Amino acid sequence: MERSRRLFETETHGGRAAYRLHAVTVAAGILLLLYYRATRVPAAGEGRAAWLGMLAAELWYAAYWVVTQSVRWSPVRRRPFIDRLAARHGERLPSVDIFVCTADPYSEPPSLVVSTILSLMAYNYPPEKLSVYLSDDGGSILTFYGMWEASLFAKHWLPFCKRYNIEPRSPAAYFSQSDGHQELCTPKEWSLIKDMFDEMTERIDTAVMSGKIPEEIKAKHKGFHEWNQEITSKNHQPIVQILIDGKDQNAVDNDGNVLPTLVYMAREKRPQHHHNFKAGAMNALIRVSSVISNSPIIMNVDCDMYSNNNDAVRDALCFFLDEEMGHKIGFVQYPQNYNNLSKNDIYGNSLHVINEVEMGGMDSLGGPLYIGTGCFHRREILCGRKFTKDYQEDWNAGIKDKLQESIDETEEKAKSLAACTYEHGTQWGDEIGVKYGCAVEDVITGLAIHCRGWESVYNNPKKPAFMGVGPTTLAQTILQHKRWSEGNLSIFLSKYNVFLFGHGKTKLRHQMGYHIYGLWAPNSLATLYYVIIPSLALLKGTPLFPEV
Ligand SMILES: O=c1ccn([C@@H]2O[C@H](COP(=O)(O)OP(=O)(O)O[C@H]3O[C@H](CO)[C@@H](O)[C@H](O)[C@H]3O)[C@@H](O)[C@H]2O)c(=O)[nH]1
Ligand SMILES: [Mn+2]
Repeated sequence: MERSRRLFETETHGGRAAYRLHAVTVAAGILLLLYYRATRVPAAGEGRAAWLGMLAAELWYAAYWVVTQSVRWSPVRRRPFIDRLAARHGERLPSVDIFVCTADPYSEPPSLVVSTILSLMAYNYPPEKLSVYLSDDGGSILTFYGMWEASLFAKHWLPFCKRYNIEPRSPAAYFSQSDGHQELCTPKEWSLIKDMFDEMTERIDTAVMSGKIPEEIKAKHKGFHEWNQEITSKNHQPIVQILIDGKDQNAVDNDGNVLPTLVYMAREKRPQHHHNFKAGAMNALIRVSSVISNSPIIMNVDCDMYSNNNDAVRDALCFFLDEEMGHKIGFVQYPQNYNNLSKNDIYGNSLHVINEVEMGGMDSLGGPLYIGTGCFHRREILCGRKFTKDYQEDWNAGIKDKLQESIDETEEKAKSLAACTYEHGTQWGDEIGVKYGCAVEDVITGLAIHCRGWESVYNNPKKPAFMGVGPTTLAQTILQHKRWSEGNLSIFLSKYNVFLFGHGKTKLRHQMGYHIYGLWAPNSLATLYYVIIPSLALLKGTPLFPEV
């Protein structure tokens, strides 16, 4: 009985019939409009060019509308059951590597990164099976300092989180939400930990402001010696520092519990070598982690996205470990939620349509896109494995026992994997790992995974699993949308155009779903035409719409 119960459930959205009826009426409206446009073309000299332009814009809209219907026709919602996971697997769960990317200590302050890191270390998951890696593309001693502080504060923070089962486990988010309430612990304990956190944040912020780390602190960890006067963010040797070695018996928190592994990495940067931005960082992390923990599951988040739900790892595993479907699932994607949106969200940054409708729609067709953050991958699949029916993942994979080699030896090995030249003449960035050469490297990587035969799953729980920092001003919004729409358009125009690249490998409707984003940018041309030309025609007295 217990066996037959799935680890997750797939629900259809309510109101499907009503939506379809609505879509049919819209389709009828569109056809009537096109009919009107096509049969009443004015004579030359009476606004014919403008009229034909309107026809072209409306044809474009009609086609784009059809494309969007692919995902709107049958969206689904998934619901994982962690109680069933617990009943079936107990704590015999796979190990998980968590990758966090940061790029600049000034636009992404180390104190923000530290809170994200702490929230991830505090997952409700066996700590000996959890390893958190930070990639610092800024190659900054200030970020390293923040990580070192985090490794010390974790000894207080993790027991506190677990003892009182608090949420969210990002200390910054937690203390900003709970204003001194203490139903759980004594006010004294609460203030103690809050003061400790505030003092740490202040030390980190002061260091960032002055740009210097006090000498007495530098003496406390060998890692600080990696930096000298010559090092810049664009020119430095590879740096890998294992701040907490989870396999070390002495790496315990204040309650004596094992701590998760914590690693800082700044891959080598040289001016003459292209670094491929975040994709390059992700690939370096895949290699570096392979000699430290080598977990079969890899999760990745941006450094501004803290964990808001300490069961998110277990939720994701419900999909991978499901007996019926798990072996087909390449990755599990969570939505991108922001915690800093203004009240009325005037620039639409809540991504409501994408998060609530389109991703669930893609899920019913073969899987959501990989959007670069809040995503769980299987290491082997991210590294290029093709789907085969008999594929059995070894969930016990990973480096469990303390290796014979010392921490220094492991670090040296890891550094060689983070060198600039390591990828030369290899398939990294192409067939292996995250793909290079695209502004939305994640989308193209996810597409390649789908085309290798894997599905993906979208998990959008009521309580968001991750919270990030979204754009709040018009300028930031435009910048982000430009990056996304340009990136997706470049996929459309490249050999990765989903209709060509995905032909015969994914469903036609799934391909159409990808094109919603691929055609996002050119949509603006029809819109521009539609807002400018009718107004000009009105001034000139040329009718473009029926008289009422
Ligand atoms: O050279 C770089 C540049 C960026 N990053 C990191 O990449 C992440 C995303 O960069 P950001 O500038 O914040 O871009 P966003 O537009 O906010 O990113 C969204 O869009 C990207 C492209 O689709 C995805 O990769 C991201 O996960 C998604 O959050 C951040 O953590 C950065 O620190 C690096 O590690 N190295
Ligand atoms: Mn961002």
